[in-house]
Amino acid sequence: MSKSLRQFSFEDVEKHNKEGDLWVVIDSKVYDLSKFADLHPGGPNVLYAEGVAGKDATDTFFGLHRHEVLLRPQYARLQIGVIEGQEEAVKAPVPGALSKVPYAEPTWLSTGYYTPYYTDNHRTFQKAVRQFFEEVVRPEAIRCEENGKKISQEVVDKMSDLNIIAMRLGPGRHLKGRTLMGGIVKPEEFDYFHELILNIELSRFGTRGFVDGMLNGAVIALPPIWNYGSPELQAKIIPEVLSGKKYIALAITEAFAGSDVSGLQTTAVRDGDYWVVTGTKKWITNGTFADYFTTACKTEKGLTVILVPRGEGVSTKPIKTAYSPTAGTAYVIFDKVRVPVANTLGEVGKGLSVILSNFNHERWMVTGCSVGAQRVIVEECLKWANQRIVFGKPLTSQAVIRDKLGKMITRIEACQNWLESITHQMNNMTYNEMSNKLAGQIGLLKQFVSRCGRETAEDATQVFGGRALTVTGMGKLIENYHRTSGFDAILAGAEDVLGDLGVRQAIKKMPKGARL
Ligand code: HEM
Repeated sequence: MSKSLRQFSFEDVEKHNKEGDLWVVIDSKVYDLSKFADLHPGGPNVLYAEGVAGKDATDTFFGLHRHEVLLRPQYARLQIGVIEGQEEAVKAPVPGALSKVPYAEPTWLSTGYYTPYYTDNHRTFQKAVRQFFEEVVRPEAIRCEENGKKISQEVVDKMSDLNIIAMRLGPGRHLKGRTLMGGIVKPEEFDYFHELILNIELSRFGTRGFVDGMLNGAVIALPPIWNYGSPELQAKIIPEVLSGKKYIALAITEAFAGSDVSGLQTTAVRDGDYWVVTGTKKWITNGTFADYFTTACKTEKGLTVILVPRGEGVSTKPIKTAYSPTAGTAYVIFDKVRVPVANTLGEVGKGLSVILSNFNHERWMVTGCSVGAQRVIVEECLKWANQRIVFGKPLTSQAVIRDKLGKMITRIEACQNWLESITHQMNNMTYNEMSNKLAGQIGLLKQFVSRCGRETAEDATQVFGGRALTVTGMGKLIENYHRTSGFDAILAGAEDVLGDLGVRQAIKKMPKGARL
């Protein structure tokens, strides 16, 4: 390490400016690139250019690379010293730290601003969650997003040690007796703002497929079991899933029917103490690795939800989507699967209410994830527009770019503020009140957030140009977001259908005597 602390002057560096003897300065650090030049992914020639070889190439470097390049161990060791009297301006990110870039954090986390919703406990919780996600989950997210594999058991185990899977299902009796986030929040104090923090924090890595791969299946498929399953079924399935030992998926959608749930074709026919389930399901998140499927079936008496364990007659095939296979998106085939009648969730023929019972929570969860991802894009654009030099000036000197930034900021602030307002309502309402008063609002919110997300993805792509089209490099988060932001407009209910739901609910509630 003492080697890296050697002090040089610019005159010292300047002498090393040719092939075989090449030094450059980046952000006060001196790098010896003599041997690396031929291995440089951008080619050797660019490094021998005037203004680079033997010079301070800081601005040039940051116009072409993310800072993280310098932090990778194989490149960090190219540093041989520092320029005397200078200090680095770009610091390595500290896991858990808040960004100082304006609008990179929600108002409640920005220095000098106030909040009516969040307490000190939420702050402590947020800090611990971000630190854990950045230290433990981010490396896994990046690995899985690339190789398409499912989240490793090791990371799942670490998440369940902190009871993250349980907390992602929201406040409720399933948290009773659990130590949440190492004891930071008591189960009875855990509220929807804690859950919102989790949803926002887990979607900050620019790895959209992994967000769903992070056991989103449990968030949507387990509630029907604790709300409608028999005590025996609950006692077996809930601990297995919340401890991350077994995986579960919600199997409603088919190629035949999506938002029109009544058109489903998977059937369940009674045979003594068993259902015989036959049919197919499509786009089933976590389906490729799920052990259980909370499945909507047509029966003689109408729609019925049945928990189908993976076993004889159940097969799953991965579906290629625009996001990573790490989400486990599956085509599921049920071929005369025999399932005990005891696995019925709710009453036979009342499946629609079982399905609908969790929709509000799922849609609210998707908006939180979308807001988390969208805000990171705003930060990326602000940083890039500030550091990118065009025509000798920063990109921010262009009015058209400032206009795009203004619109992005407006959208993310509007999304977050409406989301927090609804979250506050959820914290103060009973389940029935929420169903009655918030279904329409959440539908409209989700439509608004996902539309904003796509507009921001488009604007960000224009700001980053060609860099937004490559999976690696400076615009990699923009590329991922642009490719996947449309998912938020479809998952948990298509955006147009949800917007319409919101309006229909409002019309239903119009006072009889309302006249101009
Ligand atoms: C410590 C010094 C450097 C290291 C470790 C390094 C490393 C890399 C890496 C890993 C890439 C692949 C793209 C990425 O991951 O972002 C890259 C691309 C590139 N580098 Fe460097 N680089 C260094 C210095 C420089 C300098 C001083 C220049 C000055 C011109 C330069 C010019 C380029 C160019 C033009 C590309 C291609 C960019 C693109 O495809 O968008 N590099 N470099």
